[in-house]
Amino acid sequence: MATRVRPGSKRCAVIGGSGFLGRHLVEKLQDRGYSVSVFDLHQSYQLQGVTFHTGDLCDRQALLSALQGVSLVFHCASPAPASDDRALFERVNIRGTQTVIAACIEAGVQKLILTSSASVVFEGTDIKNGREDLPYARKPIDYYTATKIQQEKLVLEACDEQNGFLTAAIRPHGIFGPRDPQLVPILVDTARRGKMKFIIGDGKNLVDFTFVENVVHGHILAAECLRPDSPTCGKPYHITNDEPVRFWDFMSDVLVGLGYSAPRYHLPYTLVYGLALLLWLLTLVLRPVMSFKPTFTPMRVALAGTHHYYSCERAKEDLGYKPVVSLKDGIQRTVLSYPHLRHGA
Ligand SMILES: NC(=O)C1=CN([C@@H]2O[C@H](COP(=O)(O)OP(=O)(O)OC[C@H]3O[C@@H](n4cnc5c(N)ncnc54)[C@H](O)[C@@H]3O)[C@@H](O)[C@H]2O)C=CC1
Ligand SMILES: CC(C)CCC[C@@H](C)[C@H]1CC[C@H]2C3=C(CC[C@]12C)[C@@]1(C)CCC(=O)C[C@@H]1CC3
Repeated sequence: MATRVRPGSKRCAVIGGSGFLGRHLVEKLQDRGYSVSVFDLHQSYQLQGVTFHTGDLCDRQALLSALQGVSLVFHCASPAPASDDRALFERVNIRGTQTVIAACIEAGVQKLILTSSASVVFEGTDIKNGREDLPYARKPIDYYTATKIQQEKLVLEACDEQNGFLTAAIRPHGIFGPRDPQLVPILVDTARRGKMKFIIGDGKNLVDFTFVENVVHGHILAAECLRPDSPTCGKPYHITNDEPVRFWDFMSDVLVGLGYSAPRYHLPYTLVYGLALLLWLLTLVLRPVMSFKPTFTPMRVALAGTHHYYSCERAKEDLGYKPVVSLKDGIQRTVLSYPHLRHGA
């Protein structure tokens, strides 16, 4: 039964609030005077004033009790792309998101902001300054991305101005920053195993990497600009650092900052992509008898060897978005936050 939540209430919930982005979002929301609840599979930290609800977002009853009195929901939960588990992605990102939408409507939530991904339009070939009107990828690079596409469509189509349920989606790309469990740890692990010596392709491909605080800033602006009749209703927004950088320069800056050598030797893109594809097919065939996770998956090779950077014009125009931390400062703050990943540590 929908309990009408007071308009203008600053009670919000972050689904996936124990994760990397979610926790940064929770901290910033609290700084800005919101009263915050977290809903996640587990509680990974404690923060005074923040209420934690542990549960699976596919469980409508568990969600409903966490959403009582909440007017604004951020949905930034997803299985990690590296889990490579099709059934899990479909259960959580598609059916779970349907459950989130239904629970929000039932609980009287007024606004839902989804963390989508800029990769929903990426098919493994160059994208230069891509805008939000690019079509969704017909051949997404992996199951994770295929389900992020379905998830974004569900949330944007649920926007219903007449009944007072407003939605929007943020599409970040290559999020990095303190506590990131993915980009820097995978990079360092690859370097420690002596595999970060090679540049895939000519090394000139431009990519967006986005400091986590800029992603958080984009989410909060979208939530605050989302009102009936605003252009934000039912729209996706690219949020990046707005400073496309050579993929391999970014990797080198992080590696060198942590005391490792930068990659130097070039390998042809098609050769590495072909090998990664073969290896991936081999993992599928061998899955019943043994399991191993290759470092150079076709998805990572495609991301490392093509141009893919996105325009933030729509976010600038509709939300007044401007990155709050530059790429240079973001890299410096990130490197300093990982003393345990330094070379020799
Ligand atoms: N990290 C990146 O570079 C990018 C991430 N994204 C999106 O941003 C969002 C956040 O990603 P990260 O913070 O990097 O991931 P993360 O893995 O650090 O956080 C995800 C959180 O979701 C929770 N979760 C997963 N399944 C759940 C379930 N069934 N019920 C409740 N909670 C569940 C996890 O426990 C975790 O705390 C995700 O939606 C991801 O698709 C989009 C673009 C780039
Ligand atoms: C081994 C090296 C060739 C690459 C190491 C770095 C990669 C782990 C990361 C470089 C680009 C990142 C990225 C994502 C995950 C981590 C990287 C592959 C995402 C797939 C995360 C989820 C998304 O929605 C899109 C991201 C694109 C960039």
